[in-house]
Amino acid sequence: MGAQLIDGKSYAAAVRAGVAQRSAALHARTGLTPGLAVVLVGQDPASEVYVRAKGKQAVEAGMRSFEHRLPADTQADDLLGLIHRLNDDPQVHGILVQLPLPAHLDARAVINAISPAKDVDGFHISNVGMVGTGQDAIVPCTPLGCMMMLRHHHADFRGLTALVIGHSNIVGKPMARLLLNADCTVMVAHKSSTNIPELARMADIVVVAAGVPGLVRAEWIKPGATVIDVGINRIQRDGKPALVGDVDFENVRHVAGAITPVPGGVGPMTIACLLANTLSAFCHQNGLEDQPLLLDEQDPT
Ligand SMILES: Nc1nc2c(c(=O)[nH]1)N[C@@H](CN(C=O)c1ccc(C(=O)N[C@@H](CCC(=O)O)C(=O)O)cc1)CN2
Ligand SMILES: [Mg+2]
Repeated sequence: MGAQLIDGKSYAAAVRAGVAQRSAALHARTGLTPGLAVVLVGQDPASEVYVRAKGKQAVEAGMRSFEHRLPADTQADDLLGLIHRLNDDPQVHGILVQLPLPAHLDARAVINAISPAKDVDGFHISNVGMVGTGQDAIVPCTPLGCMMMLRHHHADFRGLTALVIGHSNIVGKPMARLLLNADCTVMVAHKSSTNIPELARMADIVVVAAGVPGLVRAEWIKPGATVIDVGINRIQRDGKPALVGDVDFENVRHVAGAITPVPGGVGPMTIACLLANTLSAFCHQNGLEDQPLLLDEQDPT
């Protein structure tokens, strides 16, 4: 029996439709419009695609989109100056700086210059700390999307064991914290771990964000486990460019209970959750009630 395919594309469409509907209803009631500012430094081709998609999807969801494209040699003071102006701009409710930044810029300093209330990526140290201590805060978009999809398959995480492979600040660490906040038993492995197959065999849930094509193999997977593939790797296959994840999808799908494809799994949820975070930030900044969309990440502990 094959695994159930977790269709992130249609899930993301449902999240976007919910955001658009609430955004329109709030606009009708208050006359206010949520605004998202996206800052891109340099011309990384993948970042160009993501930034364009963020602007387009924000407008489709009834938001204002402010795109700021800066040259690759932008100096820190100029970038920080822009962020301070966006922090002070009442039309802007969400701010993000597309990553990666050129090497001469200190990404931590840049992210921490964003007002925590407008940090719709959830990367600011204040939001990270709040999520880490189980407080309601802005949650990073990719792990939030993963949690939304996981909740569809697991109503209750108590008694389940998860393995998160990868410990980046964008995905692995927040993912592990969200699962832990939901009382899941969580293991985190990374490039220095020597026993990943053994850990994976114990896991009811495997989330992988390692950037290694086909890393997770069928023999590692507990039959029936849920496998979430965050990897986006551009490779050459049979002489043609292909986009693949960190999971050996064709083999793992015969063992897993549910699995996300690449493309069309986690990726589309990232931007959908960005829109949800922007709407949420807009509500908080205007004293409007913020209803959970499909997932309430609040944790009472
Ligand atoms: N400031 C941020 N920078 C980056 C983030 C982020 O959340 N905030 N995440 C990634 C890039 N990213 C959004 O920014 C992103 C990645 C992938 C997708 C996506 O839809 N992927 C598709 C495939 C698209 C393709 O062909 O490349 C899929 O998986 O189906 C959306 C957004 C790093 N930087
Ligand atoms: Mg909440």
